[in-house]
Amino acid sequence: MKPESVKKYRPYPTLPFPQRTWPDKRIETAPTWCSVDLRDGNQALIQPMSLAKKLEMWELLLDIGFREIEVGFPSASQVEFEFARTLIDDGLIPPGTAIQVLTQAREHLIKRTFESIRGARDVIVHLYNSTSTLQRDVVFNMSRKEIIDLAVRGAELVQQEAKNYPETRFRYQYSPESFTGTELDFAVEICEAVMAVWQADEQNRIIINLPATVELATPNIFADQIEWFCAHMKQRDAAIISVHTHNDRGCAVAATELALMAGAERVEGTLFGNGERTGNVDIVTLALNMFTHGVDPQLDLHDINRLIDVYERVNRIPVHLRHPYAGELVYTAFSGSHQDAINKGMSRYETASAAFWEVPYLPIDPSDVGRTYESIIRINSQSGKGGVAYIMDHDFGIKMPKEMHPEFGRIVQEMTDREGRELHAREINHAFEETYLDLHHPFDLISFQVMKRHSDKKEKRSFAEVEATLEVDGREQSIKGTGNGPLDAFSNALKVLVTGEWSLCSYHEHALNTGSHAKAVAYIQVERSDGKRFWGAGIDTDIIIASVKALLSGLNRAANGQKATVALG
Ligand SMILES: CC(=O)SCCNC(=O)CCNC(=O)[C@H](O)C(C)(C)COP(=O)(O)OP(=O)(O)OC[C@H]1O[C@@H](n2cnc3c(N)ncnc32)[C@H](O)[C@@H]1OP(=O)(O)O
Ligand SMILES: CC(C)C(=O)C(=O)O
Repeated sequence: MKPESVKKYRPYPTLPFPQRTWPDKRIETAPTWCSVDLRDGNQALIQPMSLAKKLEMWELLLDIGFREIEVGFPSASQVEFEFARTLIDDGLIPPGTAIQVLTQAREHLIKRTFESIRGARDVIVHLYNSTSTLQRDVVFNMSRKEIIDLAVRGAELVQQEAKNYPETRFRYQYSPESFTGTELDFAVEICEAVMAVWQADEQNRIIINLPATVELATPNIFADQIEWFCAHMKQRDAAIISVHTHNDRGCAVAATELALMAGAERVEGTLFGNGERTGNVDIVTLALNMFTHGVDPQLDLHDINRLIDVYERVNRIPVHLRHPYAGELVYTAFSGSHQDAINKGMSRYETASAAFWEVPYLPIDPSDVGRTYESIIRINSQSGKGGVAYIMDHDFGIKMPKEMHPEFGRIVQEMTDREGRELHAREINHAFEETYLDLHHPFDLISFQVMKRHSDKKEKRSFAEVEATLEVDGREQSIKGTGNGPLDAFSNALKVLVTGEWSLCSYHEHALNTGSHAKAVAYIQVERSDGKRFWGAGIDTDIIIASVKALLSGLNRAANGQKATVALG
């Protein structure tokens, strides 16, 4: 911005209201939701929705569970009019769902609006006019009284028209548009005047929709305005207080949450916050914020990918990669310390059958919105061993022992540095196979057999004799050995072939339940005479052979592709 231009702006007035109670309140139940995707969302699109697109969005909104849906501004255009007619004529409005239609307080628009809804069961007629100080002056050039007269006249016309449609159950909604730029006492006065025309009472509650048409102040001020308004109305019980926030300062979700704490009972908004300028409040975020505090939002968002798909196609606007709960990257961690904590948190959550979701860096279980765990951890140069271990475990069932993580983590880190890009899970698995499983030099196992095996529990003794054929440095050789188990026997037999000193430091195994045949994986760490340690791994349907392969893998790595006698000696 131009620094000197700051003088063009002034602070938003504060609202002295020490009686406010909202800061101590919590959101404990879902509000009534009203989707305005088909109206406020649609009117802000570069290319407004066609009839077909409106119908696609309509179906999605119904599936999500909206029971109040603003279907458009039917007097504004032919598509808007036809859409309302199609919903009614084709019987597409399920019982229990109300369509809402928006109109200005102008006679011809009101009449046309009513024509659009003839035959509907349940309709909310939404009348608005701007009440802000600025628009009274600039747009209407009218006094407060004249603006009230305009609203009252509109309300009367709505009421008269409704009489011509006895088959319909009507509810009425009034919005003092640009409420956040309106003096509060005037907002109360004009809403009460409209409520009086519509004979509001506890049985006939009027929806008073207080819009932050433009978000002008911090969310606490909006909450104060809502509580002030509720406290100063004469007939609070005759109104349903609704809010309709926009996101000009980026705080629409916060403002709406505080407004709910301040007494609002109904929320108008859109999926992912489409709408005029910076958008309307994002209902998906609001609902999932509630959900992650244990409050049922009464909307079904279990398949967030479908929402994104329809939203992007119909609106031709992409959902941002970092959009709360929905963005492609929000269930993904690239950085090492985050991956490590997620990996540990997920393992704990899965094994401890915890009552509450608690995984570091993940405020929601991705599977609750239809996301899979696979994409949680992604690997680039910022990643660490924990993330690599997570991928190997969750994508391929390889649960490397913790002591093995640094070694394989370093191997992957070298790859990411070399490639300078994100690595796919399959590339990491390929690196694991190349590093540990596909090593055939200097030792390549041709056959292995356990000849004898005996164990005596009483004397706590066991014995095994094995025979194996290996290709060593290109030459086939047979070996025999004995030991206290098959692996020990094989390890002893191998000593004939390997002249250098080496020892076996660590052994782990587990079942590998991927693919159609159950397999086992074994991990073995060997130490060379110079003190260097190397992990090996082997996979086989037979756990003994898996361990034999793991030992050879470790020795092949220790030999570093050179002659066994040279490298290990
Ligand atoms: C905050 C919101 O999102 S409100 C919803 C806004 N949505 C839309 O505007 C989308 C649909 N709108 C349209 O298609 C058109 O604007 C229409 C059909 C509604 C009206 O079209 P037109 O009459 O041709 O033009 P336009 O909108 O410029 O009319 C402005 C006139 O309406 C008056 N007006 C504006 N809002 C209202 C209102 N709520 N009630 C009564 N009069 C109003 C203005 O003062 C102005 O009067 P003037 O001609 O005496 O100066
Ligand atoms: C019609 C009103 C509710 C509106 O869309 C707004 O103020 O943003």
